[in-house]
Amino acid sequence: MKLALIGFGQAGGKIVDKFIEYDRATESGFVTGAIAVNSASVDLQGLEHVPEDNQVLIGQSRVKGHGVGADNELGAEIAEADVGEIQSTLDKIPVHEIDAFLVVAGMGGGTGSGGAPVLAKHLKRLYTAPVFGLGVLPGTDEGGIYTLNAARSFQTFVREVDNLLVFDNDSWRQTGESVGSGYDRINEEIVERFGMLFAAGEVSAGDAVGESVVDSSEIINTLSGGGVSTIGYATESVETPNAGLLSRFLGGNDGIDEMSATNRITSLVRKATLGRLTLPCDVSSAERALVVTGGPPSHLNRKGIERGRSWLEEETGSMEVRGGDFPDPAGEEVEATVLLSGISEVPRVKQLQQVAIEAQDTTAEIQRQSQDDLAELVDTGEELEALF
Ligand SMILES: Nc1nc2c(ncn2[C@@H]2O[C@H](COP(=O)(O)OP(=O)(O)OP(=O)(O)O)[C@@H](O)[C@H]2O)c(=O)[nH]1
Repeated sequence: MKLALIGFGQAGGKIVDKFIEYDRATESGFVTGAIAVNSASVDLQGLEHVPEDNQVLIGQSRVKGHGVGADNELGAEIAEADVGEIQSTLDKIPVHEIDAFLVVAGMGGGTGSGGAPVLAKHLKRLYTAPVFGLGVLPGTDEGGIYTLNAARSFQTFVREVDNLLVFDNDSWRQTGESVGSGYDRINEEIVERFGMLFAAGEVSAGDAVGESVVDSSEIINTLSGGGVSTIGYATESVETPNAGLLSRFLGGNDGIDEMSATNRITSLVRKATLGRLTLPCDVSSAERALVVTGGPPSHLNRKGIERGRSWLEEETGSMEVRGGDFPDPAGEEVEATVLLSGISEVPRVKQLQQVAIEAQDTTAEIQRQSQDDLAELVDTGEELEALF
């Protein structure tokens, strides 16, 4: 699936940087072009793979390259004001070749959470290609302002994109990890999951097992229809026997037992679905799904994908479950990625919204209280009136 990636804010930029690295290392070719947008110049300087020419510093007249300090409204305003500048940078990448846009942002800060929905709206007005979002939810320990921003951004981002893929930092943090190394590890997890999905859409039909090739239209069809998506992933190392020699002795599929390959795929699909999702949810609330199995061709088979697919049909109660393979002749693992789209039972989002509603009530109460306190502070019972 050919993508134009746009990283908005610090988290967005870093994740896009990692996608480029992954795309090159795996020779997948799903990154057709990438840009990074930020209001803080120091964040752009930290990027290693997004070319300098493709980096846009917005809001210079208002924040002078220092960032918006988690002010989500200011983030949206400067994105609105400088959308022309972002567009000029986008014009440098061949957008006519892409299957979709992917706008990536952390939803707890100001620049990405405010700006990403503004840009998504602009792209949808201008282009016919679908516009997808990849939104990262903050950890619950990051504090009220981050939760409030994420609750706001979630509402607008999901409305402006054709589908919002979500990753929840809170479900993925580990105790005792520093913030920096924690994000590095989390970003690897993000890129591994979403990268495999996007890369799968780039395999040519000739490389697929049977007719079960995944192409970009299947990914797009699973995502289109709107709403929110989550991804599950599971992997298992396998031995790749010397194909020529062993197959002559054992006959057939490089000597790999068909039945155990089928069983492995089926259980990997279950593990991916029932294990840790990028955004935990009730699987039965998904409207559509896609199963992709990857690995050495000798370890993939049609029957395994079919079994995994029909199991997922039962789990989700959906008739719209697609499946396909992603052969990797040099691979040493069999992988399963499950995309659940149009999910509605998501406890974390409910919790986020609840906290935001309570925070709004508390903020209003605090504002009332501090106005009263200030009035009391300056009220001297007319004793100082004579001085003025
Ligand atoms: N997964 C992941 N999340 C990150 C990373 N950096 C920040 N975050 C998350 O993203 C949220 C937003 O942070 P930033 O991306 O730094 O914010 P910003 O969009 O640049 O906005 P401002 O800093 O307020 O101008 C944070 O609350 C974190 O939850 C990262 O490298 N990886």
